[in-house]
Amino acid sequence: MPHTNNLNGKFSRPSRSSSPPPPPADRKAKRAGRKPAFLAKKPKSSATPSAKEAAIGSAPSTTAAPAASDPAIPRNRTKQTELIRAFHAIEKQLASPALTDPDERKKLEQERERLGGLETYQAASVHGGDKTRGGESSKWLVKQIKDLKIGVDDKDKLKAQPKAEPTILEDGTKVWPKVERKKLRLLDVGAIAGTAYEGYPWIAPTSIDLNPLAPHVVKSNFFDFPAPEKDEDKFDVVALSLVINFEGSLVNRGHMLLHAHSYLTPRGYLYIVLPLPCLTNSRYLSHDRLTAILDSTGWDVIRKHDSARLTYWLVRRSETGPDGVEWKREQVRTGAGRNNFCLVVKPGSPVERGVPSTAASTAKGGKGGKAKDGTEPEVATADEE
Ligand SMILES: C[S@@+](CC[C@H](N)C(=O)[O-])C[C@H]1O[C@@H](n2cnc3c(N)ncnc32)[C@H](O)[C@@H]1O
Repeated sequence: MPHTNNLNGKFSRPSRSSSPPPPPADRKAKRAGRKPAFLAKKPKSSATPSAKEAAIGSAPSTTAAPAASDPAIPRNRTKQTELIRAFHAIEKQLASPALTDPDERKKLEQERERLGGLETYQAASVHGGDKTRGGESSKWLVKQIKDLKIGVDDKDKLKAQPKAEPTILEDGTKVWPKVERKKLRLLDVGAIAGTAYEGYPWIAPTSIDLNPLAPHVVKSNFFDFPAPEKDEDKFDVVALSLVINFEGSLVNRGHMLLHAHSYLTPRGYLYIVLPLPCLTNSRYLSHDRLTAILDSTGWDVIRKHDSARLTYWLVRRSETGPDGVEWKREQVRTGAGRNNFCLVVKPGSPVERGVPSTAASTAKGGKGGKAKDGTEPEVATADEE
């Protein structure tokens, strides 16, 4: 039976492959507050691959996408945001069921290529999240992991570890064996260039993306990435940072919440980041409704935080698990200037294939008004942190 909610904001429940550690040079650069190598300015030369070449593999595989030096990406912050919005506008129109004219579709695809293609969009997003600007959403997660001691004081893991015994030398000196501390295993979905967790040697990230911009990021759709079979290979954390809003299918957005369970340890964590207006200004989603959907899909909310532009959620697998309830698109807010961001949950339905991504809309609901095509934005811009 589908869930019914009211408009007061309260909801009741109705029915491996580990990536290698980052190169030492990049770690040093991070400590020194410099840009990671893939963002460093490179001299213009015909030998320098474009972001697109690097992404499709025609560029030398040792070099990641030179986002900051890609001539398609403006250096000016406002212009970068404009570029990202232009991509969003195109993606939204491509995703619209109203687009039936093949010529119109072709024109939009050509326009997207003219702007540099999806890879340029990603590179612009990465550049916007450049650590030197303090923009990467991994920071908040790392703070929570440290605070909650996720992965390090896991009682089951400690129990499973053999007790360390010292070797006693002839002179009576005790020599303790070096105990290898198990690294926190994190699956970073939508990792783009796989740099988000590179400064943390105690985290072993596995990075995947539909369009990776670095050789160590596995090219894979989350829905097709094999789940670990052995318990010891399961992840402590799955990160879906600015990925759910990138997914064009509303059903797949819900599936992402259900699908994440299969990668995690029994009480593993899911990290979700969304543009804040997805919850604060959407007709169909709010903090309370997302909390209820998470509860229904098997997650306990452990921590959440709103910044000026993003909303961060750290949730943990609940003891009860998903309840199999369907969540349809239902209005939670009225009024003009809202965006239409939404996610629906349809347990048991197949993953929808071939739905174009829609990273976000063209304008901020409530502020930017309507998109050029006259429609209201689906979701606020994601890449302005
Ligand atoms: C806006 S970027 C987010 C980048 C980064 N996680 C961050 O927080 O800044 C979204 C990325 O998610 C990737 N993505 C979207 N859906 C995906 C899926 N089903 N499987 C793997 N990657 C996906 C896209 O290719 C894109 O690179």
